[in-house]
Amino acid sequence: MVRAVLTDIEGTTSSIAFVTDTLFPYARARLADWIAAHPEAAPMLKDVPGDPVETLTRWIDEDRKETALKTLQGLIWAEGYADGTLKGHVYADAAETLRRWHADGIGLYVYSSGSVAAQKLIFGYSNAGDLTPLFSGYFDTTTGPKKEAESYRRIAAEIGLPVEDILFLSDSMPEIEAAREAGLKACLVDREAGEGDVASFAEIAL
Ligand SMILES: CSCCC(=O)C(=O)COP(=O)(O)O
Ligand SMILES: [Mg+2]
Repeated sequence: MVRAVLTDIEGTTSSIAFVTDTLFPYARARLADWIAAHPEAAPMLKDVPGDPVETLTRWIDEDRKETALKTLQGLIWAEGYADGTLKGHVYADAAETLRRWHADGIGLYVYSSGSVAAQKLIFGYSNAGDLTPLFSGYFDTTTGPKKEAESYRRIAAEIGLPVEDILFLSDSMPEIEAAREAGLKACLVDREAGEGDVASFAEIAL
Protein backbone atom coordinates (compact mmCIF):
# COMPACT_ATOMS: atom_id res chain seq x y z
CA MET A 1 0.00 0.00 0.00
CA VAL A 2 1.14 3.57 -0.58
CA ARG A 3 2.50 5.04 2.66
CA ALA A 4 4.37 7.99 1.16
CA VAL A 5 4.02 10.29 -1.84
CA LEU A 6 7.08 11.90 -3.47
CA THR A 7 6.10 14.76 -5.76
CA ASP A 8 7.79 16.79 -8.46
CA ILE A 9 6.95 20.50 -8.60
CA GLU A 10 7.11 22.12 -12.05
CA GLY A 11 4.26 20.75 -14.14
CA THR A 12 3.00 18.62 -11.25
CA THR A 13 2.04 20.56 -8.09
CA SER A 14 2.71 23.90 -9.78
CA SER A 15 2.38 25.39 -13.24
CA ILE A 16 5.20 25.28 -15.73
CA ALA A 17 4.31 28.88 -16.60
CA PHE A 18 4.94 30.07 -13.04
CA VAL A 19 8.46 28.61 -13.14
CA THR A 20 9.37 29.62 -16.70
CA ASP A 21 7.53 32.95 -16.94
CA THR A 22 7.86 34.25 -13.38
CA LEU A 23 10.63 32.54 -11.42
CA PHE A 24 13.26 32.19 -14.14
CA PRO A 25 12.92 35.81 -15.45
CA TYR A 26 13.00 37.09 -11.85
CA ALA A 27 16.32 35.36 -11.22
CA ARG A 28 17.73 36.22 -14.66
CA ALA A 29 17.10 39.95 -14.18
CA ARG A 30 18.81 40.01 -10.77
CA LEU A 31 21.67 37.54 -11.38
CA ALA A 32 24.52 39.99 -12.08
CA ASP A 33 23.66 42.38 -9.25
CA TRP A 34 23.15 39.52 -6.78
CA ILE A 35 26.53 37.96 -7.57
CA ALA A 36 28.24 41.36 -7.33
CA ALA A 37 26.59 41.99 -3.96
CA HIS A 38 27.44 38.52 -2.54
CA PRO A 39 31.18 37.81 -2.91
CA GLU A 40 30.73 35.14 -0.23
CA ALA A 41 28.87 33.09 -2.87
CA ALA A 42 32.03 32.75 -5.00
CA PRO A 43 32.83 29.18 -3.77
CA MET A 44 29.40 28.06 -4.98
CA LEU A 45 30.27 29.30 -8.46
CA LYS A 46 33.78 27.85 -8.65
CA ASP A 47 32.72 25.07 -11.03
CA VAL A 48 30.72 27.35 -13.35
CA PRO A 49 32.77 27.60 -16.55
CA GLY A 50 33.62 30.92 -18.20
CA ASP A 51 32.11 34.18 -17.00
CA PRO A 52 29.64 33.10 -14.27
CA VAL A 53 26.99 35.68 -15.16
CA GLU A 54 27.11 34.82 -18.88
CA THR A 55 27.11 31.07 -18.25
CA LEU A 56 24.40 31.12 -15.60
CA THR A 57 22.22 33.36 -17.78
CA ARG A 58 22.59 30.90 -20.65
CA TRP A 59 21.83 28.00 -18.32
CA ILE A 60 18.61 29.73 -17.24
CA ASP A 61 17.64 30.20 -20.90
CA GLU A 62 18.40 26.52 -21.54
CA ASP A 63 16.53 25.41 -18.38
CA ARG A 64 19.66 23.55 -17.26
CA LYS A 65 19.23 21.67 -14.01
CA GLU A 66 22.77 22.42 -12.76
CA THR A 67 22.98 22.36 -8.96
CA ALA A 68 25.01 25.61 -8.79
CA LEU A 69 22.33 27.44 -10.82
CA LYS A 70 19.48 25.95 -8.83
CA THR A 71 21.13 26.92 -5.54
CA LEU A 72 21.73 30.46 -6.74
CA GLN A 73 18.16 30.80 -8.08
CA GLY A 74 16.84 29.75 -4.68
CA LEU A 75 18.89 32.42 -2.94
CA ILE A 76 17.69 35.12 -5.36
CA TRP A 77 14.04 34.01 -5.17
CA ALA A 78 14.16 34.14 -1.36
CA GLU A 79 14.29 37.95 -1.53
CA GLY A 80 11.28 38.08 -3.87
CA TYR A 81 9.17 35.83 -1.70
CA ALA A 82 10.15 37.75 1.44
CA ASP A 83 9.20 41.15 0.02
CA GLY A 84 5.95 39.84 -1.45
CA THR A 85 6.95 40.16 -5.11
CA LEU A 86 6.74 36.39 -5.54
CA LYS A 87 3.93 34.06 -4.43
CA GLY A 88 4.32 30.35 -5.09
CA HIS A 89 1.86 28.78 -7.51
CA VAL A 90 0.24 25.52 -6.35
CA TYR A 91 -2.77 24.09 -8.16
CA ALA A 92 -5.90 23.98 -5.98
CA ASP A 93 -6.33 20.24 -6.60
CA ALA A 94 -2.76 19.63 -5.49
CA ALA A 95 -3.08 21.70 -2.30
CA GLU A 96 -6.40 20.07 -1.39
CA THR A 97 -5.18 16.51 -2.05
CA LEU A 98 -1.86 17.02 -0.25
CA ARG A 99 -3.75 18.28 2.79
CA ARG A 100 -6.05 15.25 2.69
CA TRP A 101 -3.18 12.78 2.31
CA HIS A 102 -1.36 14.46 5.21
CA ALA A 103 -4.51 14.21 7.38
CA ASP A 104 -4.70 10.53 6.44
CA GLY A 105 -1.17 9.94 7.69
CA ILE A 106 0.53 9.62 4.31
CA GLY A 107 4.13 10.85 4.38
CA LEU A 108 4.67 13.67 1.87
CA TYR A 109 8.01 14.44 0.23
CA VAL A 110 9.27 16.63 -2.60
CA TYR A 111 11.81 15.79 -5.29
CA SER A 112 12.50 18.71 -7.63
CA SER A 113 15.35 20.12 -9.70
CA GLY A 114 14.72 23.29 -7.76
CA SER A 115 16.91 23.48 -4.65
CA VAL A 116 15.48 22.36 -1.31
CA ALA A 117 15.52 26.02 -0.29
CA ALA A 118 13.49 26.93 -3.41
CA GLN A 119 11.07 24.08 -2.71
CA LYS A 120 10.43 25.36 0.82
CA LEU A 121 9.86 28.85 -0.58
CA ILE A 122 7.31 27.93 -3.27
CA PHE A 123 5.31 25.93 -0.72
CA GLY A 124 5.97 28.29 2.19
CA TYR A 125 4.79 31.37 0.33
CA SER A 126 2.15 29.69 -1.81
CA ASN A 127 -1.20 30.94 -3.12
CA ALA A 128 -2.71 28.22 -0.87
CA GLY A 129 -0.91 29.48 2.23
CA ASP A 130 2.05 27.87 4.00
CA LEU A 131 2.07 24.25 2.91
CA THR A 132 5.47 23.35 4.38
CA PRO A 133 3.93 21.74 7.51
CA LEU A 134 2.56 19.02 5.20
CA PHE A 135 5.99 17.82 4.07
CA SER A 136 8.31 15.45 5.92
CA GLY A 137 11.29 15.87 3.60
CA TYR A 138 12.73 17.51 0.52
CA PHE A 139 15.15 16.21 -2.12
CA ASP A 140 16.91 18.00 -4.99
CA THR A 141 19.72 17.31 -7.46
CA THR A 142 22.24 17.05 -4.62
CA THR A 143 20.66 13.61 -4.05
CA GLY A 144 21.13 12.74 -7.71
CA PRO A 145 19.81 13.37 -11.22
CA LYS A 146 16.02 12.97 -11.56
CA LYS A 147 16.33 10.71 -14.60
CA GLU A 148 18.48 8.12 -12.82
CA ALA A 149 16.95 5.19 -10.90
CA GLU A 150 19.68 5.26 -8.26
CA SER A 151 18.44 8.69 -7.10
CA TYR A 152 15.06 7.16 -6.24
CA ARG A 153 16.67 4.24 -4.42
CA ARG A 154 18.62 6.77 -2.30
CA ILE A 155 15.45 8.74 -1.57
CA ALA A 156 13.52 5.60 -0.57
CA ALA A 157 16.35 4.64 1.79
CA GLU A 158 16.25 8.11 3.38
CA ILE A 159 12.46 8.00 3.70
CA GLY A 160 12.85 4.58 5.30
CA LEU A 161 10.11 2.77 3.40
CA PRO A 162 10.15 -0.07 0.86
CA VAL A 163 10.21 1.36 -2.68
CA GLU A 164 6.86 -0.23 -3.47
CA ASP A 165 5.21 1.80 -0.70
CA ILE A 166 6.22 5.13 -2.28
CA LEU A 167 4.28 6.81 -5.09
CA PHE A 168 6.21 9.29 -7.26
CA LEU A 169 4.28 11.98 -9.12
CA SER A 170 5.79 13.86 -12.05
CA ASP A 171 5.05 15.44 -15.43
CA SER A 172 8.26 14.00 -16.86
CA MET A 173 8.12 10.53 -18.42
CA PRO A 174 11.89 9.96 -18.11
CA GLU A 175 11.59 10.70 -14.38
CA ILE A 176 8.61 8.35 -14.09
CA GLU A 177 10.58 5.62 -15.89
CA ALA A 178 13.58 6.09 -13.58
CA ALA A 179 11.36 5.86 -10.50
CA ARG A 180 9.66 2.70 -11.83
CA GLU A 181 13.06 1.17 -12.62
CA ALA A 182 13.95 1.73 -8.94
CA GLY A 183 10.72 -0.06 -7.92
CA LEU A 184 8.63 2.93 -6.84
CA LYS A 185 5.03 3.27 -7.90
CA ALA A 186 4.80 6.23 -10.26
CA CYS A 187 2.05 8.32 -11.83
CA LEU A 188 2.52 10.58 -14.84
CA VAL A 189 0.67 13.87 -14.35
CA ASP A 190 -0.19 15.58 -17.64
CA ARG A 191 -2.18 18.73 -16.94
CA GLU A 192 -1.75 20.11 -20.47
CA ALA A 193 -2.66 17.39 -22.98
CA GLY A 194 -4.34 14.94 -20.60
CA GLU A 195 -2.24 12.08 -22.01
CA GLY A 196 -0.74 11.03 -18.68
CA ASP A 197 -2.06 8.67 -16.03
CA VAL A 198 -3.91 11.61 -14.50
CA ALA A 199 -4.58 15.25 -15.35
CA SER A 200 -4.93 16.40 -11.73
CA PHE A 201 -4.27 15.21 -8.17
CA ALA A 202 -8.04 14.76 -7.71
CA GLU A 203 -7.83 11.69 -9.97
CA ILE A 204 -5.16 9.94 -7.92
CA ALA A 205 -6.33 7.00 -5.81
CA LEU A 206 -3.70 5.74 -3.35
C1 LIG B 1 11.13 24.77 -6.62
S1 LIG B 1 10.43 25.92 -7.68
C2 LIG B 1 11.66 26.01 -8.99
C3 LIG B 1 11.66 24.74 -9.79
C4 LIG B 1 12.87 24.66 -10.71
O1 LIG B 1 13.79 25.44 -10.64
C5 LIG B 1 12.88 23.58 -11.67
O2 LIG B 1 13.81 23.44 -12.45
C6 LIG B 1 11.70 22.64 -11.64
O3 LIG B 1 12.04 21.40 -11.98
P1 LIG B 1 11.11 20.15 -11.48
O4 LIG B 1 12.11 19.08 -11.22
O5 LIG B 1 10.34 20.53 -10.26
O6 LIG B 1 10.18 19.86 -12.65
MG1 LIG C 1 8.53 18.75 -13.48
